[in-house]
Amino acid sequence: MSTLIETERLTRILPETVPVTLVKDISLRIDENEFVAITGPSGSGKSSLLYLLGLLDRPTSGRLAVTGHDSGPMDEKERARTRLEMMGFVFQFHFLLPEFTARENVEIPMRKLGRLARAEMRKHAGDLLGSLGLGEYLDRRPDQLSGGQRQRVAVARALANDPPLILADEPTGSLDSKSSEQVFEILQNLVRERGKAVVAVTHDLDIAARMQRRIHIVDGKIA
Ligand SMILES: Nc1ncnc2c1ncn2[C@@H]1O[C@H](COP(=O)(O)OP(=O)(O)OP(=O)(O)O)[C@@H](O)[C@H]1O
Repeated sequence: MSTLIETERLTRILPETVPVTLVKDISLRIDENEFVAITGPSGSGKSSLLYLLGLLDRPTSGRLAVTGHDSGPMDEKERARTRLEMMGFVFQFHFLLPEFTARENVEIPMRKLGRLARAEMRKHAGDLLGSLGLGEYLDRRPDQLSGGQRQRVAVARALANDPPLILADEPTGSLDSKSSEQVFEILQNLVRERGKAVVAVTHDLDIAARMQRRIHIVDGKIA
């Protein structure tokens, strides 16, 4: 089992007049094909930790390596490239581009990576959406989809470049219970059937209990 992310005493402090510690001394490892919950009280630093793991924020101190490559010396371009190749993101709110169709939204990460020809991107986006039960909705814009459908488009977008790791911040947080269960099962299947690693922030302990491992954060630290 190879390691996707390893951190050593990861710390993030905001340089305010009174400094705010978001994350303190977090050492952890995320391996391939793991299904990990990040739990903890509101304001404990779960999202801040996820942003650090996803190279969306930089630590104040400590080390974070992605597949053995230290992220410390990476410039913005390398960080962006690593994100595109290694990670897919799903947030509580879908952040789909409103003027684009479902399929076009899923094509965006592929365009950024630039590995596929246009027709291939289009086909791959359609296939991914189809595999998530959205084959009939390829040409709908986000405002023509339900909340659960939009979140599934966001999952398809996260999978667009076939990254080994999906990072999700309260992915079911804004959904009704039926859509929430559907999205949870999709994430579970990514681990079981597609060999992905999924790390999801959740305040829902029932959901966390159904994942393989739980990282519990209190006051920015692993409890
Ligand atoms: N830019 C900022 N300036 C000041 N404080 C911040 C900033 N960003 C986050 N915080 C504070 O840092 C703490 C950690 O925030 P974070 O969003 O990581 O927590 P969380 O566990 O994800 O919370 P929730 O479950 O409520 O989403 C919180 O107390 C938050 O208010």
